[in-house]
Amino acid sequence: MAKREEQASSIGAGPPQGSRPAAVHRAVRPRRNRRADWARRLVRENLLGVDDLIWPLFVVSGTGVREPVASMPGVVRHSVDEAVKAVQEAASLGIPAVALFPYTDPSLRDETGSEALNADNLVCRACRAVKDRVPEIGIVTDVALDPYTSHGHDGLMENGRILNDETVEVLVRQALVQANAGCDVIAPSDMMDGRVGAIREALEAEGLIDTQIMAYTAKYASGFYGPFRDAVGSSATLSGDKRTYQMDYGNSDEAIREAEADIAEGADMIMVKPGMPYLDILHRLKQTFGMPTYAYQVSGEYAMLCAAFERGWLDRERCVPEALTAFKRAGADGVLTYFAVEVARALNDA
Ligand SMILES: NCc1[nH]cc(CCC(=O)O)c1CC(=O)O
Ligand SMILES: [Mg+2]
Repeated sequence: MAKREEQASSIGAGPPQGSRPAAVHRAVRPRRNRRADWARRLVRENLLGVDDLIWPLFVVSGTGVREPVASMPGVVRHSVDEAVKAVQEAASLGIPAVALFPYTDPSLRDETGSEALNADNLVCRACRAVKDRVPEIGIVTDVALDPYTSHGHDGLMENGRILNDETVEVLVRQALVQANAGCDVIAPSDMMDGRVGAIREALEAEGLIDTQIMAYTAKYASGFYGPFRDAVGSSATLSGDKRTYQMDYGNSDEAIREAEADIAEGADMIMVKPGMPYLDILHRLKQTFGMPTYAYQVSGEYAMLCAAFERGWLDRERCVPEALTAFKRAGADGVLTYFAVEVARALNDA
């Protein structure tokens, strides 16, 4: 390039070309590929598609209920009948899967989260209804006790400690209850050690060999879950924080070790959560393991974007796809996002 410029300048004064500096010959002009829309499309490396979306959906008891979640504008808790309608729309837009989260009535919450094992609990009723009416869509359900415990923690508590192995036994039973209700993908979000292996073992023993496990592999103790805890009613109950089981946000190598364990224990897919503040973790896990890898753009990320949209500080149509494409670029095979339906509509219209 230096040589070319030298040559160019030795040519000397040519005919004047307007205000254009005449003698600059650049071999490398990255802007050539950005010049036109067709060219940008042709060289684009990562593309967000409807197939990348998993839609998290909140379920509540009753019928005909669509109850707004204050800290998540546009998100509602659906009664099972309304959830079925919403999932029908998601399926018609081409969204491959939904993740169902129950808001459990406070009267059903107890010290051990026993409602989690009720084969007729809200999330199981939702699974059966959705499977029955919208069989073509995949159903993901969370395995963890926090929607069911009076203390709001994901596991059994004794003297302020979250018990690991005792909790795993309960999670295994919870997973079987959900798989028998028609859930396709069990998603343990509890971060107990050894739960993926124990759940896999039990599924195999029960002949549920096709049930997939999407492990919340690198789930960080995060402030970004606040609005979700409002949505499922666990922020009112949660005592303390989850730092003795969810990961410390200063750590990255630890995510590799977590992923190694989950994959060895039988996870079919792994997940990083939250999303945008952890793109580096997502990238490392995808590069290292080459597993189907997902990002969860969590409630706090949704809330913060929506707050800026509401104030007119950010443009929704531009920022939502940009934020979601970042996950693809970092290596995600898909994203759990509360924006799934609006993005799918936009992608279908494009
Ligand atoms: N184990 C429960 C669970 N499953 C998914 C989320 C968060 C999702 C979100 O913030 O959107 C949480 C909250 C938590 O661990 O406290
Ligand atoms: Mg683990």
